[in-house]
Amino acid sequence: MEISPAVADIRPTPWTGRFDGDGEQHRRWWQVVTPYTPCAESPGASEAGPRPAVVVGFRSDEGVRRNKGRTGAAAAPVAIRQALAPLAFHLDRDVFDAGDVVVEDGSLEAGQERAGRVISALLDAGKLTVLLGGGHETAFASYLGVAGSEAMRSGKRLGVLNLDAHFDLRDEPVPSSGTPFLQMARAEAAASRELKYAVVGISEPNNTRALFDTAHRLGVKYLLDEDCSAEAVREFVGRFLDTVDVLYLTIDLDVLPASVAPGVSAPAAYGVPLPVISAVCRQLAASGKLLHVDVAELNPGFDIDSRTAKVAARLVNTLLG
Ligand SMILES: N=CN[C@@H](CCC(=O)O)C(=O)O
Ligand SMILES: [Mn+2]
Ligand SMILES: [Mn+2]
Repeated sequence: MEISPAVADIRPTPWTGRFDGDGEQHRRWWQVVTPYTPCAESPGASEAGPRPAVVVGFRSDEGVRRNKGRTGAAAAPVAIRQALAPLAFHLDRDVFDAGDVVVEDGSLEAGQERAGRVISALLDAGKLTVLLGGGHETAFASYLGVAGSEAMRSGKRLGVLNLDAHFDLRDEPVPSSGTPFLQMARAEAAASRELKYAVVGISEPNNTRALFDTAHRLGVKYLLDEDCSAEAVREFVGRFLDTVDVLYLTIDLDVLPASVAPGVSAPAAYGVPLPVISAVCRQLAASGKLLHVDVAELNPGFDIDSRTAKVAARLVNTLLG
Protein backbone atom coordinates (compact mmCIF):
# COMPACT_ATOMS: atom_id res chain seq x y z
CA MET A 1 0.00 0.00 0.00
CA GLU A 2 1.22 3.50 -0.86
CA ILE A 3 1.74 5.63 2.28
CA SER A 4 1.32 9.34 1.59
CA PRO A 5 4.10 11.48 3.08
CA ALA A 6 3.33 13.07 6.46
CA VAL A 7 4.74 16.54 6.04
CA ALA A 8 4.10 19.32 8.53
CA ASP A 9 4.54 23.05 7.79
CA ILE A 10 7.80 23.34 9.76
CA ARG A 11 10.47 20.65 9.83
CA PRO A 12 11.68 19.57 13.28
CA THR A 13 14.62 21.36 14.82
CA PRO A 14 17.27 19.32 16.68
CA TRP A 15 16.48 18.53 20.31
CA THR A 16 19.11 19.48 22.89
CA GLY A 17 19.68 18.87 26.59
CA ARG A 18 22.13 17.87 29.29
CA PHE A 19 24.82 15.42 28.12
CA ASP A 20 26.01 12.71 30.54
CA GLY A 21 27.54 10.39 27.93
CA ASP A 22 26.76 8.47 24.77
CA GLY A 23 25.97 5.12 26.38
CA GLU A 24 22.43 3.77 26.72
CA GLN A 25 22.54 4.21 30.50
CA HIS A 26 22.92 7.98 30.02
CA ARG A 27 20.17 8.43 27.48
CA ARG A 28 17.77 11.31 27.65
CA TRP A 29 14.89 12.15 25.33
CA TRP A 30 16.92 14.64 23.30
CA GLN A 31 19.44 11.94 22.44
CA VAL A 32 16.76 9.54 21.20
CA VAL A 33 14.26 11.66 19.27
CA THR A 34 15.05 11.84 15.57
CA PRO A 35 13.39 13.69 12.68
CA TYR A 36 10.63 11.68 11.06
CA THR A 37 11.32 10.81 7.47
CA PRO A 38 8.38 8.86 5.95
CA CYS A 39 10.27 7.85 2.82
CA ALA A 40 12.93 5.96 4.78
CA GLU A 41 10.38 3.63 6.35
CA SER A 42 8.39 0.67 5.26
CA PRO A 43 4.90 0.22 6.77
CA GLY A 44 5.69 -3.13 8.38
CA ALA A 45 9.05 -2.12 9.82
CA SER A 46 7.76 -1.63 13.36
CA GLU A 47 5.74 -4.81 13.76
CA ALA A 48 8.23 -6.50 16.12
CA GLY A 49 8.18 -4.13 19.12
CA PRO A 50 5.99 -1.37 20.54
CA ARG A 51 4.77 1.06 17.91
CA PRO A 52 7.19 3.95 17.37
CA ALA A 53 5.79 7.26 18.57
CA VAL A 54 5.77 10.39 16.43
CA VAL A 55 5.43 13.85 17.96
CA VAL A 56 3.76 16.58 15.91
CA GLY A 57 3.19 20.18 17.01
CA PHE A 58 0.03 22.20 16.37
CA ARG A 59 0.93 25.85 16.80
CA SER A 60 -2.48 27.40 17.21
CA ASP A 61 -3.85 30.34 19.16
CA GLU A 62 -6.86 30.86 16.96
CA GLY A 63 -9.29 28.60 18.85
CA VAL A 64 -8.64 30.25 22.21
CA ARG A 65 -8.82 33.69 20.58
CA ARG A 66 -12.23 32.86 19.10
CA ASN A 67 -13.32 31.47 22.49
CA LYS A 68 -12.38 34.77 24.18
CA GLY A 69 -9.59 33.16 26.22
CA ARG A 70 -5.97 34.12 26.97
CA THR A 71 -3.88 33.45 23.87
CA GLY A 72 -0.35 32.02 23.90
CA ALA A 73 -0.87 28.29 23.31
CA ALA A 74 0.82 28.50 19.89
CA ALA A 75 4.13 28.56 21.76
CA ALA A 76 3.32 25.32 23.61
CA PRO A 77 4.77 22.69 21.21
CA VAL A 78 8.23 24.24 21.56
CA ALA A 79 7.84 24.50 25.37
CA ILE A 80 6.72 20.87 25.77
CA ARG A 81 9.61 19.63 23.62
CA GLN A 82 11.99 21.68 25.77
CA ALA A 83 10.54 20.05 28.89
CA LEU A 84 10.73 16.56 27.39
CA ALA A 85 14.25 16.92 26.01
CA PRO A 86 16.26 16.58 29.26
CA LEU A 87 14.14 13.76 30.77
CA ALA A 88 15.89 10.43 31.21
CA PHE A 89 14.74 8.01 28.51
CA HIS A 90 13.44 4.70 29.88
CA LEU A 91 11.06 3.82 27.05
CA ASP A 92 11.05 0.72 24.93
CA ARG A 93 10.09 2.41 21.70
CA ASP A 94 11.54 4.73 19.08
CA VAL A 95 10.39 8.34 19.14
CA PHE A 96 10.36 10.65 16.11
CA ASP A 97 9.55 14.31 15.60
CA ALA A 98 7.60 15.21 12.47
CA GLY A 99 7.67 19.00 12.98
CA ASP A 100 4.82 21.46 13.39
CA VAL A 101 1.65 22.53 11.66
CA VAL A 102 1.27 26.29 11.96
CA VAL A 103 -2.14 27.95 12.13
CA GLU A 104 -1.98 31.43 10.67
CA ASP A 105 -4.36 34.02 12.11
CA GLY A 106 -7.88 33.23 11.03
CA SER A 107 -7.11 30.00 9.17
CA LEU A 108 -7.88 27.49 11.89
CA GLU A 109 -9.96 25.12 9.79
CA ALA A 110 -7.26 24.77 7.11
CA GLY A 111 -4.65 24.10 9.80
CA GLN A 112 -6.83 21.44 11.42
CA GLU A 113 -7.21 19.74 8.05
CA ARG A 114 -3.44 19.82 7.39
CA ALA A 115 -2.70 18.40 10.84
CA GLY A 116 -5.40 15.80 10.32
CA ARG A 117 -3.78 14.60 7.11
CA VAL A 118 -0.38 14.34 8.84
CA ILE A 119 -1.89 12.33 11.70
CA SER A 120 -3.84 9.99 9.37
CA ALA A 121 -0.70 9.23 7.35
CA LEU A 122 1.31 8.51 10.50
CA LEU A 123 -1.41 6.28 11.95
CA ASP A 124 -1.61 4.36 8.69
CA ALA A 125 2.17 3.93 8.85
CA GLY A 126 1.69 2.15 12.19
CA LYS A 127 2.76 4.97 14.52
CA LEU A 128 1.47 6.09 17.89
CA THR A 129 0.83 9.78 17.26
CA VAL A 130 1.24 12.55 19.83
CA LEU A 131 -0.10 15.97 18.83
CA LEU A 132 1.15 18.85 20.97
CA GLY A 133 -1.33 21.76 20.92
CA GLY A 134 -2.32 24.51 20.73
CA GLY A 135 -5.59 25.42 22.37
CA HIS A 136 -8.20 22.69 22.62
CA GLU A 137 -9.12 23.28 18.97
CA THR A 138 -6.21 20.83 18.63
CA ALA A 139 -8.76 18.12 19.45
CA PHE A 140 -10.65 18.60 16.21
CA ALA A 141 -7.40 18.33 14.25
CA SER A 142 -6.75 15.09 16.12
CA TYR A 143 -10.24 13.85 15.34
CA LEU A 144 -9.80 14.54 11.63
CA GLY A 145 -6.59 12.53 11.73
CA VAL A 146 -8.12 9.62 13.59
CA ALA A 147 -11.35 9.63 11.55
CA GLY A 148 -9.35 9.59 8.32
CA SER A 149 -7.23 6.63 9.38
CA GLU A 150 -7.45 3.03 8.28
CA ALA A 151 -8.40 2.04 11.86
CA MET A 152 -11.69 3.89 11.49
CA ARG A 153 -12.28 2.86 7.90
CA SER A 154 -11.96 -0.76 8.97
CA GLY A 155 -14.82 -0.27 11.44
CA LYS A 156 -12.98 -0.12 14.75
CA ARG A 157 -15.06 1.40 17.57
CA LEU A 158 -13.44 4.71 18.59
CA GLY A 159 -13.63 6.19 22.07
CA VAL A 160 -12.65 9.80 22.80
CA LEU A 161 -11.51 10.34 26.38
CA ASN A 162 -11.03 13.94 27.46
CA LEU A 163 -9.28 14.90 30.71
CA ASP A 164 -10.69 18.39 31.13
CA ALA A 165 -12.54 20.76 33.45
CA HIS A 166 -14.77 21.64 30.48
CA PHE A 167 -17.06 19.77 28.08
CA ASP A 168 -16.03 21.92 25.08
CA LEU A 169 -19.41 21.20 23.52
CA ARG A 170 -20.25 24.80 22.71
CA ASP A 171 -22.69 25.41 19.87
CA GLU A 172 -21.13 28.41 18.11
CA PRO A 173 -21.26 29.81 14.58
CA VAL A 174 -17.48 29.27 14.16
CA PRO A 175 -15.22 26.50 15.52
CA SER A 176 -13.06 27.42 18.50
CA SER A 177 -11.32 25.81 21.47
CA GLY A 178 -14.77 25.52 23.08
CA THR A 179 -16.45 23.54 20.27
CA PRO A 180 -14.34 20.52 19.20
CA PHE A 181 -16.42 17.74 20.74
CA LEU A 182 -19.72 19.03 19.36
CA GLN A 183 -17.98 19.20 15.97
CA MET A 184 -16.91 15.58 16.45
CA ALA A 185 -20.41 14.50 17.45
CA ARG A 186 -21.81 16.10 14.30
CA ALA A 187 -19.11 14.61 12.08
CA GLU A 188 -19.69 11.16 13.56
CA ALA A 189 -23.46 11.51 13.04
CA ALA A 190 -22.80 12.49 9.41
CA ALA A 191 -20.79 9.25 9.07
CA SER A 192 -23.73 7.30 10.58
CA ARG A 193 -21.81 6.67 13.80
CA GLU A 194 -22.31 7.88 17.34
CA LEU A 195 -19.51 9.68 19.15
CA LYS A 196 -18.40 7.79 22.25
CA TYR A 197 -17.19 10.70 24.35
CA ALA A 198 -16.17 10.61 28.03
CA VAL A 199 -14.76 13.39 30.20
CA VAL A 200 -12.87 13.14 33.48
CA GLY A 201 -12.69 16.23 35.69
CA ILE A 202 -15.72 18.34 34.78
CA SER A 203 -16.02 21.42 36.97
CA GLU A 204 -19.72 22.03 37.57
CA PRO A 205 -19.39 25.81 38.14
CA ASN A 206 -17.38 26.19 34.92
CA ASN A 207 -19.92 24.56 32.61
CA THR A 208 -23.36 26.08 32.10
CA ARG A 209 -26.65 24.21 32.28
CA ALA A 210 -26.77 24.43 28.47
CA LEU A 211 -23.47 22.51 28.24
CA PHE A 212 -24.69 19.84 30.67
CA ASP A 213 -27.91 19.55 28.61
CA THR A 214 -25.88 19.05 25.42
CA ALA A 215 -23.73 16.45 27.19
CA HIS A 216 -26.82 14.57 28.38
CA ARG A 217 -28.45 14.75 24.94
CA LEU A 218 -25.31 13.28 23.34
CA GLY A 219 -24.95 10.54 25.95
CA VAL A 220 -21.60 11.88 27.14
CA LYS A 221 -20.14 10.01 30.11
CA TYR A 222 -18.47 12.27 32.66
CA LEU A 223 -17.04 12.44 36.16
CA LEU A 224 -17.14 15.69 38.12
CA ASP A 225 -13.82 16.92 39.49
CA GLU A 226 -15.05 16.51 43.07
CA ASP A 227 -15.81 12.84 42.39
CA CYS A 228 -12.39 12.03 40.94
CA SER A 229 -10.95 9.72 43.56
CA ALA A 230 -8.28 7.41 42.14
CA GLU A 231 -10.62 4.43 42.43
CA ALA A 232 -13.64 6.15 40.86
CA VAL A 233 -11.56 7.33 37.91
CA ARG A 234 -9.96 3.92 37.41
CA GLU A 235 -13.40 2.27 37.27
CA PHE A 236 -14.87 4.98 35.03
CA VAL A 237 -11.99 4.72 32.55
CA GLY A 238 -12.04 0.92 32.69
CA ARG A 239 -15.76 0.82 31.89
CA PHE A 240 -15.27 3.22 28.98
CA LEU A 241 -12.32 1.22 27.63
CA ASP A 242 -14.48 -1.91 27.64
CA THR A 243 -16.83 -0.32 25.10
CA VAL A 244 -14.21 0.66 22.52
CA ASP A 245 -11.56 -0.92 20.30
CA VAL A 246 -9.26 2.09 20.00
CA LEU A 247 -8.90 5.21 22.10
CA TYR A 248 -8.04 8.81 21.33
CA LEU A 249 -6.92 10.52 24.55
CA THR A 250 -6.97 14.29 24.80
CA ILE A 251 -5.49 16.05 27.83
CA ASP A 252 -6.56 19.62 28.47
CA LEU A 253 -4.06 20.72 31.09
CA ASP A 254 -6.70 22.81 32.87
CA VAL A 255 -8.00 19.53 34.29
CA LEU A 256 -5.19 19.89 36.85
CA PRO A 257 -5.30 22.22 39.87
CA ALA A 258 -4.02 25.74 39.10
CA SER A 259 -1.11 25.18 41.49
CA VAL A 260 0.07 22.27 39.33
CA ALA A 261 -0.88 23.77 35.96
CA PRO A 262 -0.90 27.57 36.15
CA GLY A 263 0.14 27.96 32.50
CA VAL A 264 -3.25 27.57 30.84
CA SER A 265 -5.93 29.88 29.52
CA ALA A 266 -8.48 28.97 32.21
CA PRO A 267 -6.77 27.72 35.42
CA ALA A 268 -8.81 25.36 37.60
CA ALA A 269 -9.74 26.42 41.14
CA TYR A 270 -10.32 22.78 42.12
CA GLY A 271 -8.80 20.42 39.54
CA VAL A 272 -8.07 16.71 39.52
CA PRO A 273 -4.87 15.79 41.41
CA LEU A 274 -1.83 14.95 39.30
CA PRO A 275 -1.46 11.41 40.77
CA VAL A 276 -4.99 10.60 39.55
CA ILE A 277 -4.33 11.98 36.05
CA SER A 278 -1.01 10.16 35.94
CA ALA A 279 -2.73 6.90 36.94
CA VAL A 280 -5.17 7.31 34.03
CA CYS A 281 -2.18 7.64 31.70
CA ARG A 282 -0.64 4.43 33.08
CA GLN A 283 -3.98 2.63 32.78
CA LEU A 284 -4.33 3.69 29.14
CA ALA A 285 -0.75 2.86 28.28
CA ALA A 286 -1.30 -0.63 29.67
CA SER A 287 -4.62 -1.10 27.84
CA GLY A 288 -3.03 -1.52 24.41
CA LYS A 289 -5.93 0.52 22.94
CA LEU A 290 -4.21 3.88 22.71
CA LEU A 291 -4.37 5.04 19.08
CA HIS A 292 -3.62 8.75 19.37
CA VAL A 293 -2.87 11.30 22.09
CA ASP A 294 -2.91 15.06 22.28
CA VAL A 295 -2.02 17.59 24.95
CA ALA A 296 -3.72 20.97 24.76
CA GLU A 297 -4.06 24.40 26.34
CA LEU A 298 -0.52 24.90 27.67
CA ASN A 299 0.12 28.63 27.62
CA PRO A 300 3.84 29.19 28.35
CA GLY A 301 3.23 32.92 28.83
CA PHE A 302 1.33 32.21 32.06
CA ASP A 303 3.48 29.33 33.27
CA ILE A 304 5.57 29.49 36.46
CA ASP A 305 9.05 27.92 36.27
CA SER A 306 7.80 25.81 33.32
CA ARG A 307 5.67 23.90 35.84
CA THR A 308 2.83 23.18 33.43
CA ALA A 309 5.15 22.30 30.56
CA LYS A 310 6.99 19.86 32.82
CA VAL A 311 3.73 18.23 33.85
CA ALA A 312 2.73 17.92 30.20
CA ALA A 313 6.10 16.34 29.40
CA ARG A 314 5.83 13.94 32.30
CA LEU A 315 2.37 12.77 31.20
CA VAL A 316 3.56 12.24 27.62
CA ASN A 317 6.50 10.24 28.96
CA THR A 318 4.11 8.12 31.04
CA LEU A 319 1.74 7.51 28.12
CA LEU A 320 4.55 6.25 25.91
CA GLY A 321 5.92 3.98 28.62
N1 LIG B 1 -11.37 25.19 25.71
C1 LIG B 1 -12.33 25.70 26.27
N2 LIG B 1 -12.45 26.11 27.41
C2 LIG B 1 -13.45 26.66 28.24
C3 LIG B 1 -13.00 28.00 28.69
C4 LIG B 1 -13.74 28.47 29.86
C5 LIG B 1 -13.28 29.79 30.39
O1 LIG B 1 -12.60 30.55 29.69
O2 LIG B 1 -13.58 30.06 31.54
C6 LIG B 1 -14.83 26.69 27.67
O3 LIG B 1 -15.04 27.12 26.53
O4 LIG B 1 -15.76 26.32 28.40
MN1 LIG C 1 -10.80 21.83 26.83
MN1 LIG D 1 -10.56 22.98 29.78
